Amino acid sequence: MKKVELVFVPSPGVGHLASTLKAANLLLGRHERISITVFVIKLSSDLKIAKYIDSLPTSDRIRFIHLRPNDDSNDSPLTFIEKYKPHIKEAVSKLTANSDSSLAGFVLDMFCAPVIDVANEFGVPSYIFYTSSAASLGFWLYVQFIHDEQHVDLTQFKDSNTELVVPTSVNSVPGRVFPSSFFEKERLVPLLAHGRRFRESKGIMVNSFMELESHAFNYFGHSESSKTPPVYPVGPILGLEGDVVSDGSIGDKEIMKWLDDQAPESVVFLCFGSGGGFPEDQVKEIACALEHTGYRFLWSLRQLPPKGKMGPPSDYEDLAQVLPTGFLDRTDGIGKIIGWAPQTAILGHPAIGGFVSHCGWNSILESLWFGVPIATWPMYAEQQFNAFAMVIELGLAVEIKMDYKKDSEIIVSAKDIEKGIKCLMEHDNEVRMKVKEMSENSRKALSDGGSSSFSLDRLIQDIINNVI
Ligand SMILES: O=c1ccn([C@@H]2O[C@H](COP(=O)(O)OP(=O)(O)O[C@H]3O[C@H](CO)[C@@H](O)[C@H](O)[C@H]3O)[C@@H](O)[C@H]2O)c(=O)[nH]1
Repeated sequence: MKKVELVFVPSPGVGHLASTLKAANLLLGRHERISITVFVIKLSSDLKIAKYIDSLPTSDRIRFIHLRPNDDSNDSPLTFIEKYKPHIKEAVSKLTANSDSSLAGFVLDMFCAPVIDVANEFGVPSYIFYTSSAASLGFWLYVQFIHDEQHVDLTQFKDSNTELVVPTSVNSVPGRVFPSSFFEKERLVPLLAHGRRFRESKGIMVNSFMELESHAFNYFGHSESSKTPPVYPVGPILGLEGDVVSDGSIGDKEIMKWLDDQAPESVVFLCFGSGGGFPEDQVKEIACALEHTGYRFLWSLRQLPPKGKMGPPSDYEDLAQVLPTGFLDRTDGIGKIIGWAPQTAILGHPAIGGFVSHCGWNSILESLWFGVPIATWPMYAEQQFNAFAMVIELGLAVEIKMDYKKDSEIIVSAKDIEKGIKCLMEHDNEVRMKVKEMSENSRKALSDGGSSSFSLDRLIQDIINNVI
């Protein structure tokens, strides 16, 4: 039987790249006729990811084509892909000319949706790989719909409690948890354009699962009302063995050894994703809160790039410069401050009792997988919306903040942080029980007979049918 070739185009950020590559491997593992070519884009601004990309193993069924790096310093994640389209087209032409397999389609990261144009030129369908929640996909599509069809002015929702009834959310969504990009003209235009492109795809794979987001998935299931292509829950897809871009270094081993010495569920873990960082005043408030709670803590504390500069946060050279005087001595043995964290290994350690998180979707899936409750502290992108979903819609998290925005001048007080952490670390509270239940569901979803497993088989059948 003829082989079936898929082209994958992930976005370069770790929150997108790792799960997309995992999704590729998942498809390979489920059907022996599929082989995959992945186009990888290495951003020179993120050395960790560049190293991770270099370490990706190829096989006769998955190979990586490195796209020529462009000057990425000022690129927006929403528009960067445009300039790669000609390279992708050229490479796919070569690929199809020299291959005995049939091109069955493109699988495009949500921010790479414009590559649908290239797939169209080859006459094959595109699928979107959506790396966040089904509810946020529903929100995005709905906002695009009311903007285009009903000419709704979105600025009325900016930083407000004005609520929007969104069919994929149970509760109406307050403006203050909308992704702020919806209020910035230069970002709104590509966001809306992406939403329109999603509708052109043959299917949308979502890194989530039915038991977690039944309301949103059920809505999508009634395609007449939602006018979207089929939406496939295929998650949770996690970079578990990866610790995705951690390197098993001595530092990582030391962290795990420190955790081994702590009592079960006694440590609060703080980590804010690939782009998280705080101004110094805020760092001090967090430190004071941690000291006051008396809980043991493991804190991934990273430094924002200097004002006006883009790029990922970096490790502090001298922590004492940024922390309150004497903090490191007073908390010696009680807490540990680290840079980039081996996050999944940490969340999987029995000593972790709670997770203060920026609510990136991968972090949410990882914490649910390990049954660790979250206290929400979103920063940017759709994280405020995710925090709202976790606290209000699903009852799976407690709130420190739901509407914090990274670039705002707002400082969250030590008192509020302390209150949130205490609530998070309470034993046997309702949220913790619900998280443990959801953990079991998340482990079942991709196992044999599980909801995502079933949905993945439907998707694969659809892909295979493309070449029959
Ligand atoms: O110190 C760290 C920080 C992060 N991670 C890992 O990096 C990934 C981070 O992903 P995520 O939690 O989703 O956060 P972001 O990197 O911020 O992800 C981007 O992509 C997500 C998926 O679309 C969105 O939900 C976010 O808003 C967006 O910022 C996770 O696997 C973490 O385990 C580490 O291992 N160590």
